[in-house]
Amino acid sequence: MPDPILSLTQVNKSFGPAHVLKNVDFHAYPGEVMALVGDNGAGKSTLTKCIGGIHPVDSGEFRFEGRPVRVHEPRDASALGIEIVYQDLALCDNLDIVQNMFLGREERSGLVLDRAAMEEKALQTLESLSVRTVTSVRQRVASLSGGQRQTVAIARAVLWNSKVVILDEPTAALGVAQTRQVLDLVRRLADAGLAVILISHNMNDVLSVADRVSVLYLGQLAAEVRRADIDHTRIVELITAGRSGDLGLAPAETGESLNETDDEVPA
Ligand SMILES: Nc1ncnc2c1ncn2[C@@H]1O[C@H](COP(=O)(O)OP(=O)(O)OP(=O)(O)O)[C@@H](O)[C@H]1O
Repeated sequence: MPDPILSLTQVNKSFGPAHVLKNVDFHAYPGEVMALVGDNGAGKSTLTKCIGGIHPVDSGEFRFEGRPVRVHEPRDASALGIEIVYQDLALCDNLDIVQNMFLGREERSGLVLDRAAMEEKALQTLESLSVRTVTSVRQRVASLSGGQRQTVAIARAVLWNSKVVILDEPTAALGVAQTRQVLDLVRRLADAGLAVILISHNMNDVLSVADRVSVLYLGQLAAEVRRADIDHTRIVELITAGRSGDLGLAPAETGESLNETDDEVPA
């Protein structure tokens, strides 16, 4: 089993009085897809924003490639090779694929933009990911399908020698065929050695592409398990109840009564 490239231990994060992440442990492994699942409000976005430096954690340890690191702002995360692809993709419709992939990090030759070098790198990146769905990198993003847009956003994230890529619901707006293409791309990212963190509410996606699954329940880690050791029913139980058989939180942590017959016991 590989060592985790990213390792968060006993992480806490509050917003005012709301204790959103409670002693969460989280890992991501090179060459693997870690699915991060949980019900609405479980804390998935907050956790990934902590990893991406958007929300500094209140307490807990953050290790990268085995070393303790401080990630207090997005550029700390970028410097480590952590990239996040948000659901809205943050693409500019009026620009073409190359311009979008290099937006804010353009290559220059002297004072002039080096369009040829950027185009070459964009093509190489798409080729390295075996992307066949994008025919020309000069195409405007406005003319791309949902799957192609997702592909461009993912390619932009891996262009910068990334080591960890976080994908927030990459198939949420896609049909069946485009979902398959994006999941195949997710698999290829991991096969290329990246650690991929996939946030998803779609259990079919999770089961088809993840190597491990991490389940958050009300801001706590309910389970981190290998895909081979879990099935659809158990993931859903962990998401909805925080427990499934021998997996998950203790009854007291899920808020359940330890003795459901308490009320019936005479004083
Ligand atoms: N900036 C913030 N200020 C206050 N509360 C916040 C903030 N961000 C998130 N929260 C709260 O933290 C909790 C977890 O939210 P988060 O968005 O991380 O959940 P999630 O698992 O990503 O949910 P979803 O699947 O709906 O996106 C929610 O109760 C949310 O209201």
